Amino acid sequence: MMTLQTELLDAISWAAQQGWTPATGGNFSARTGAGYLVTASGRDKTRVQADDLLLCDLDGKVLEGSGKPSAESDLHAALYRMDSTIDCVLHTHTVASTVLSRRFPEGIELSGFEMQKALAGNVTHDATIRLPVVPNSQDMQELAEHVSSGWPMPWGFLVAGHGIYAVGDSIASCRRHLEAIEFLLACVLEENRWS
Ligand SMILES: CSCCC(=O)C(=O)COP(=O)(O)O
Ligand SMILES: [Zn+2]
Repeated sequence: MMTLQTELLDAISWAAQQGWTPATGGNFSARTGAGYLVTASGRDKTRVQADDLLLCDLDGKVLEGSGKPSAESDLHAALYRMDSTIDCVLHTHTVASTVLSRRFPEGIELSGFEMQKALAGNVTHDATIRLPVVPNSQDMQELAEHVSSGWPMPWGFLVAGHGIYAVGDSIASCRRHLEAIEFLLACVLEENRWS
């Protein structure tokens, strides 16, 4: 059986192999009994190993591991504090999420896509749902306030000009949300090229 650490490392390698973590972009975490495991800052996500993960408490304080936690670790901490059902947070930098979050700062409407059913709580393509977009900030407290004012966001959100934050109640469901969001955004980006 996979440990939480192995499962998180596997999810990071998978995301990196998709090309979703260019130039060390992206950060990744999973809740543990003591707090959460999170990637260290500035690491090449195509080569992560066990010592690239730090254990933090829910205030973002490092309990175990060396190096600095992700620059966005305090946002991960805020998400775990905000919603006890979140057990995993996966953040990527992709072209579709970066471009569309700048183009549609009020949120991205999705309608008629079968893939919407991969997002928890959706059972049909025949519905209009919205992926929230929050303004970017280098201040994680400010970013967390933007997110909390729009909560609940059951699959995650985009940060404008920055990327995707997917959430889930397990690493597997978070991976599914991340992959579905990225697929849906790629479709919207393609449609916008034709209109
Ligand atoms: C190199 S992209 C800018 C920082 C960022 O947005 C990111 O996701 C990676 O930061 P970290 O400190 O987690 O490596
Ligand atoms: Zn980032």
